[in-house]
Amino acid sequence: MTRLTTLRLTDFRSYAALDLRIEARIVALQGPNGSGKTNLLEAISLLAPGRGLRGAKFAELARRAPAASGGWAVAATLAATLADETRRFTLGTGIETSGADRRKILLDGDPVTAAIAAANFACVWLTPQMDRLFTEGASARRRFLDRLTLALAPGHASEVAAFEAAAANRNRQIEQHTADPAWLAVIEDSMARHAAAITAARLDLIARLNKTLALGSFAPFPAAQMTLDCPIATRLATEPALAVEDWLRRLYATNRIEPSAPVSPQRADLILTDATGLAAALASTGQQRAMLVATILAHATLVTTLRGTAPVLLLDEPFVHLDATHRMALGTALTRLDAQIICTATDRDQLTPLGSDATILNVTHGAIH
Ligand SMILES: Nc1ncnc2c1ncn2[C@@H]1O[C@H](COP(=O)(O)OP(=O)(O)OP(=O)(O)O)[C@@H](O)[C@H]1O
Repeated sequence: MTRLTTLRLTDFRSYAALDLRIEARIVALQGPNGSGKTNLLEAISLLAPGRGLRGAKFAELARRAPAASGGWAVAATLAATLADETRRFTLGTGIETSGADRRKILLDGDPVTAAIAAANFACVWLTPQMDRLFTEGASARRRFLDRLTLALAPGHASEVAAFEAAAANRNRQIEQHTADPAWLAVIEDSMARHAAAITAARLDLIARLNKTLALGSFAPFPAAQMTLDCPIATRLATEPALAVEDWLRRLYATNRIEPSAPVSPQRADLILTDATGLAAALASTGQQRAMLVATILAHATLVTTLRGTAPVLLLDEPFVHLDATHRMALGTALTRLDAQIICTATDRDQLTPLGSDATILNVTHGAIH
């Protein structure tokens, strides 16, 4: 299991300075609305590649206060136990000035790539905003899928970033009419390779996760199933990856009028259904939440089996929208899971399903007791 043991925040959202020791496997942050519970989960989510649990711009994360520096920092010590051996390390991230929109991730004090950061720390989250995951645009669903994929394939974030950079470069050149066909072909080759790799990693995660979900180990949470709606995925089901890359290269080369790529992994959509085939988009809020809970519980089990350590689960008000049966079942599942769980609740009685297994920390504006 990989777990955080300390967390230090500097000028991060509502926290001027926080130095928190985390002893427990299950930590519940309890406090009133606006006290800073989600801010803390967000800080932890930024130790992994990406824009974190709210998808915020990095400059927005800096504490807004007259004496604040304009930058922010999150630093953690972690302990990863694999086969009875524990490795301790530090991860840190932040920006120094308010104008910066790039951040570094430091592993034991040294800058590392997104892939190395992801190989050392993975987290998955469930937030109240995700109750709209299946009624809003596909990009949030892709981000959810990519977060799950990243826990299995640490290079996935770099593949997505490389595809997006190449696609943006191609768009720019086509829009400005400055494109040299040979140079465009080089960019399109890169796009084709990254598009196939991104889709293959997503499909691999989905296939493995569907098998784990089908076991129904987390009943009454449904044995949900995932599908990737994407023409690249359809091709990969019947053709080797190299043939799919060739198809994409040809497609991109013959569609240089419209700037945006005609077939892109960044247009794919994730479809989630329950065991009866009911699509999450048509299910009630509670049913959708139950499908997502089933998904992340199965995912934690799968990643533990394959990588030896589960992602840290960041659960913002996880018991809301669930009926009593599902609340108790979630509490039981979390107490049995081989993963660190950091969750939030506005009221102590919401934490009853966790029994005595959770350490409750009280959050008041910018401080934790
Ligand atoms: N950049 C910032 N600088 C200073 N304060 C901020 C910043 N961003 C957010 N806040 C403050 O943080 C608080 C919100 O914290 P957070 O979202 O963590 O609350 P919460 O405890 O999760 O609340 P709820 O129970 O309502 O979800 C708000 O009071 C907001 O004004």
